[in-house]
Formats: sequence, C-alpha cells, structure tokens
Amino acid sequence: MAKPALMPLEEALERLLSQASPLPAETVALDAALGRVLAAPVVARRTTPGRDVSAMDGYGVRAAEATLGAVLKVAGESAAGRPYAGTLRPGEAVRLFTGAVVPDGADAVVIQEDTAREGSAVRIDEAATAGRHIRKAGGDFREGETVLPSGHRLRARDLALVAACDLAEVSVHRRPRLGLLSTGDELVRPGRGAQAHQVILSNIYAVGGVARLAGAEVADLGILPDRMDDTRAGIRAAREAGLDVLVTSGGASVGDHDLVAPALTAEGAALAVHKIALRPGKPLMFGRFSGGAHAAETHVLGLPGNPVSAYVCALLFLRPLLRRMQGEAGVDGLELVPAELAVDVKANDHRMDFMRAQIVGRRAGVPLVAPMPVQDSSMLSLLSRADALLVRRPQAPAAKAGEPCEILPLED
Ligand SMILES: Nc1nc2c(c(=O)[nH]1)N[C@H]1C(S)=C(S)[C@@H](COP(=O)(O)OP(=O)(O)OC[C@H]3O[C@@H](n4cnc5c(N)ncnc54)[C@H](O)[C@@H]3O)O[C@H]1N2
Ligand code: MOO
Repeated sequence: MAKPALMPLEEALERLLSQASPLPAETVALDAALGRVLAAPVVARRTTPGRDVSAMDGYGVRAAEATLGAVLKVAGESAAGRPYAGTLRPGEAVRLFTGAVVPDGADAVVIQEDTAREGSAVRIDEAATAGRHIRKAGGDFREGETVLPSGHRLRARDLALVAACDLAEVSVHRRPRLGLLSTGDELVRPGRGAQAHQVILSNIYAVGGVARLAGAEVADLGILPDRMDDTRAGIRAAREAGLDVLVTSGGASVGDHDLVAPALTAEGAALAVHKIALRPGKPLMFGRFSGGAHAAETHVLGLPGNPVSAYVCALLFLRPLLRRMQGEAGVDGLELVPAELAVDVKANDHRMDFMRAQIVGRRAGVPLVAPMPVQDSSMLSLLSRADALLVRRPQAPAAKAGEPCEILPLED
C-alpha cells in the first residue's frame, strides 16, 4: 500500500491559523498591559503638547525685536507646569525653562547660552528666528487622534504613549489559557536524580517559555504514563480545566506507546492534521475539541516528544496560533529572514528542513549562516548553541557557500 503523502508545512499552518479567532476583549491597567494585544484602537484623550512649549532653557521673545545686541526687560518666568500669567509686551522677554508654556506674544526662544543676563534685563547675543525652539501645541498628537491601531502588540514605548494620551487602561484581547500535558513512562522531573534509563522532563520549559513569550497563561498539567486509559483520563481532565489550547508532548509517532492521536480522537477531538513534511516535527498533529459538554472550543496541538522537534513545532505552529488568538495583526505564519550560506549544503528530500545553524558573520548586514554538523532532534546542547534555523525547502537542490538562503532567527 502506498504511504499517504505528508502535508506541506505551509498548508498545515494555514489550516491551523484559519481555525483561530481572537479571544474576547478585557480592560487592563497600563502596568499590566506590556505585551498584550489591543482589542480596540487607542484614541488620544488630550492634545499634546497642550500649549506651545519651549524645547530649551532660555528666553521667550518676539523674534522681530530680538536682534543681535538687543536688550530686553525680563518680565517674568515660565517653568514646566507653572506658566507665565501675562502676555509678552513690546521690549520684553520671559525667562523660560524646557517644557514651559511659551507665553502669548512670544514667537521664538533664544537659548540661554546665546544671551547675557544684565540684572532684570537680558542681552541677545544671537538673533532670534521666529518659531525656533518652540514645540507647537498638538505637534505630538491631538485629542481624538488614533495613535495605535487595534491588533497592535503593546511594547514598552507604546505604554508611555498610551499614558501620555491620558489613558490609565486599555482594551486588550484575553490571554489564551494553555495547558501542557507530557506523556511518557520514562519522564522524571528535573532535580530528582533520575536514573540512567530515565529521561528528564524538559519540553515543558521550552514549549511553555515560547507560549509565555507569545502571551499565553501556561499551566503544567503533569506527566501521563503510556497507557490508553491514563492518556484518555489526562485529556479528559485537561478538558475540564477550561483551556483555550491543550498542548501534548510525546506519544505522537507510530510506536506501540504512541497513544496521543487515538486518545484525543476517542475523547472527541477532530484532528485536522497528523504528520507533516517537516524536519524536525514530522509527527505533529493538531485539531480542535468543540461543543459537547464543554461549551468552550479548545485547540489541541500534539507535539512530538523529541525536545528539538517539540521546540521547533512550538515556534512554527504554537506561537502564531497564540498570536492570532490574541488578535495580533500581521501574523501570517512563517516569518523568515534572508541570509547567505557560509558553507555548501546538500540537496534536501521531501521534508522542509529547519536545520540548527549558527550565524558566523555578516556581509553587508546579511547574516552568514552555517548549519551545525549534527542535526539530531534530541540534542538540547546544540539547540542552545544555535542562533537560527536554516530553512531548506522540500526538494531544494544542493547549494554553494555564498548563495542566498532563508533563516528563522532564534530569539528565545
Ligand atoms: N517508525 C517510526 N519511528 C519514528 C518516526 C516515524 O515516522 N516512524 N518518527 C520519528 C520522529 S521524526 C519523531 S520526532 C519521534 C517523535 O515521537 P513521539 O512524539 O512519539 O515521541 P516519544 O516517542 O514520546 O519521545 C521521543 C523522545 O523524546 C523524549 N521525550 C518525550 N517527551 C519529553 C519531554 N516532555 N521532555 C523531554 N524529552 C521528552 C522521549 O523520552 C524520547 O526519547 O518519533 C520518531 N520515531
Ligand atoms: O521529525 Mo522528528 O521531529 O525529526 O525527530
């Protein structure tokens, strides 16, 4: 019997992302909003600056009067938050500090270094230019202006902008609630002195970390033994937890102990995809639980157990899924960066390959990339030392050093 063809990565990704819709909105205080995705545009509640203000310490003057050598009477002072009450009259200057309102009647600022104070007067040593050193009212943004669009992920500097708009909270999409189920009789938690034939549970840290950095709330749902009844019971318990996403690790392949796909199906999941033309990560599966006793829809992603495969699949599939679920704009799946091969590479087979690689230099800003000599999907030491994944398309011919290539930079 002919083997069924493996699904191309792009097709699988498109299927997964097309299933994902944004979670409902909630309002959060600004100091809890870093990394959250806006569910509504941010509209300024004030105009900033609210008045014309000085960009420098110096004197507010009428430009036409403040010619070289002019001596003007210092009528008063305007500091940030304490404006000068009057209007500048002919022959007058007002002492100004950075951020202070420029008084009515003044149309230029002469910086302190270009003046000489003579008691209650000031001598102008550099002729003023109208408009010079004045920040116009509304020059930054105006009341009613949209400063950030819906779907934008809030960065540190965006929070400052929102605050400056006189807003203390924002409307963002709820974080996806994600549960991680690990499978395997051999797994032991770190720090407990596991025996040589046992394997330390490590996938939850890489996969959970990718998920947290993508905005999810992550719960460790424990380790399941390789038995059908236990696997089904674990999946059932995970369903009770009201998750948006259930991620399993291990038991995804074809061995006698690989029970995850049949257990998920038996518990009512509709698996859209199982097995992808991908290396590492061939046995990846995903689908959904919907309806039934549980009103909420839960996405399910079954990751391969090999640690590198689990991590790469988390980057390729879980991260964009979580970002889509938070309503983030512009999430189209693969986000590859152009690079250049630093060494020759062999022809590829039918699986799209994501090779652990190092950036060994740059030419005109473009990273020069060399795949690591060993590409074993169990080896975390090599993964940790990698800077990027070098992407080799299915059936890509051999390529020489100096040829262009694509990489997925590893940032977490
Ligand atoms: N006959 C075939 N064998 C395999 C195939 C295949 O197509 N035909 N695919 C291989 C590929 S590719 C992968 S990837 C693995 C994935 O298999 P599973 O998802 O079933 O993973 P396990 O067998 O459960 O575990 C594999 C390996 O990873 C270790 N592991 C599992 N979970 C964790 C964890 N949470 N933390 C750390 N390490 C973990 C586990 O101990 C095993 O050593 O299948 C190939 N086989
Ligand atoms: O596809 Mo598996 O993920 O190579 O080890």
